[in-house]
Formats: sequence, structure tokens, C-alpha cells
Amino acid sequence: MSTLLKKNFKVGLIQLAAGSDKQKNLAKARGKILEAAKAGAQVIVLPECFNSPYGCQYFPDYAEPIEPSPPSEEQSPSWNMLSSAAKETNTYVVGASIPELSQDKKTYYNTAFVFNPKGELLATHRKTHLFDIDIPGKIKFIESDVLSAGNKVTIVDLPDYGKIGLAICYDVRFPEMAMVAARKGAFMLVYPGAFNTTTGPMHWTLQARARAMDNQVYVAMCSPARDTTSTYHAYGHSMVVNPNADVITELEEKEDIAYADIDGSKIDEIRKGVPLYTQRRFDVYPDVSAGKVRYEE
Ligand SMILES: O=C(O)CCC(=O)C(=O)O
Repeated sequence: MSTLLKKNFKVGLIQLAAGSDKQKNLAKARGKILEAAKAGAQVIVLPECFNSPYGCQYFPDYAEPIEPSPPSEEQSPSWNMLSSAAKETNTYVVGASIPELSQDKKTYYNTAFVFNPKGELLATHRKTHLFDIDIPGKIKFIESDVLSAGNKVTIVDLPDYGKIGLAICYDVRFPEMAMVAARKGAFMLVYPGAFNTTTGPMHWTLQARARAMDNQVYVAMCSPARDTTSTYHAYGHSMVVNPNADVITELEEKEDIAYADIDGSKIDEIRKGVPLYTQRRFDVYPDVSAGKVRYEE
């Protein structure tokens, strides 16, 4: 019996390319959830922006209101597909993410959902750090032109397994979020994310391994597949990293599903060998997970 994980399980990361037809994107995502469940995955993750192409110009057209909850099929076909696929496959589904339209219809967010095997919503995470970057000659992307930011660290208790930390893409670059989730007991950090062909080769694997190494937890990064006919070229390379910061599964750039066994004893073994959790010096520096942290679990 492990300290953080009640039961070992298989995670499945679905790397798919979303095109311009939302209905087709949802049907494809649903089919892949069924496929992953059939292959034995008990926790299934979709990539950032799975119902729409990735880009500020698309978000308003593909956005769905999810409040009041539960939204009707007409209001949010994406929410309803995720809920019914989780129920049908008896799995946890991290349905991440879609552009969300706020209830007052004034604000857009980039929002991920977690459903339990009964199809009930356990949590939502609104991307907290918006992807506003400008690397001259390479990539400029200003998500805040259209989206607003979420305002919390999200920790989700999966009753069969334990707690996961959930954040989206650019959020991975802010180690404080990961630290808060890990120190509050998360065994795995899940990041649906659409890095690109500039920042992906530079930092995708490094970020995943760094968050795993610093926190001695599993890290799951789930990307869209690369579509070179689209306006944004996703990096792909969905991967799972273990608590020793080893990449234990990694895809290429095309559509595929990555599977990995999540084993609680591995976390205990790594933490026993390198006992960071008993060696931290909060008398020398502050504990970012203590004091004023806005989080939800
Ligand atoms: O951090 C990066 O390099 C990419 C982030 C990104 O693509 C996103 O937040 O959607």
C-alpha cells in the first residue's frame, strides 16, 4: 500500500488533431476514449483544445457555456460527450480543454474538466497562466487577446486512486503550482498542453522532467497531434514521466495513444532514496504551499 496512491492503474493520453468540424472532433475524441478504455486505461486524458483548432481566432466560435452545471447538450456538447464517455467506459476522464464562455457571455476561458466513472463532474481548471509570448522571428502568441485567466491551483481527488494536480500547458512553466499540488498530496500532475515546434523541442520534456524531479511525482503531458495544414503546429510528444524524472512513455507527433502504469510504490521508493520531503528547510525559505494559496480540491 503506497502513501499517496490507493491503487495502481493505467493512464492513457490521447494525442489527437482537432480540425475545423467540432462534431467530428467530438466524435473522434469519444472514439479514442473508448479505445483507451478497451486497452485498459482507467484514467484517460485528452489534449488542450480538443474540440477546436488551437488559436485565438477560433476560441469564440468553439466556446461553450458550462454554467449553470450541468449544461444541456445544446449548451455544451463537449461537456456532455465527456460525461457520457466517462460513464460508458467506467473511467475517469480528464477532458481538457475547451474554450469556455462565461455565464454572462462576456468572458472566455481555456477550461479542463474531470469526470468520474459515473459521468459526474469532479472539478474544472481554468488555465491560470495565459500563453502570451513573443520570440522574434519564431512565434508570437497572445492568448490574453481573447481569453481570461483562471485563478486557482486545482487538486482533484479521484476517490479510487488519490489526488492529481491539474493545470494547462503554459501553467507547467510555473513550478509553484506544481509544488502546491504535490505538497498537498498529489501523486501525479496532469498537463494537457499544446506546445509548438519552437518551444516544444526547447522545453517540453525539460519542463515535464523538472516538475517530476522537483516534486517526486508522476507527470503526464498530453498534446494535440501535429497538423501541418493548421495555423498552429503542435509539438506532439505526449509523455509520462515517473517520480525519478525518467520518461517512461513518449509518442511522436502523429495521432496515437500513450499508456503508462502508474505505480504508487515507485513514488515511495524514490522519496525514500532521496528524502526531499523531510529535508526541506522552511526555516530558511518559505513553503509556497502554506499560507495564502488559492486552491481548490
Ligand atoms: O509554454 C510554451 O512554450 C507553450 C505554451 C502553450 O502553447 C500554451 O499555453 O498553449
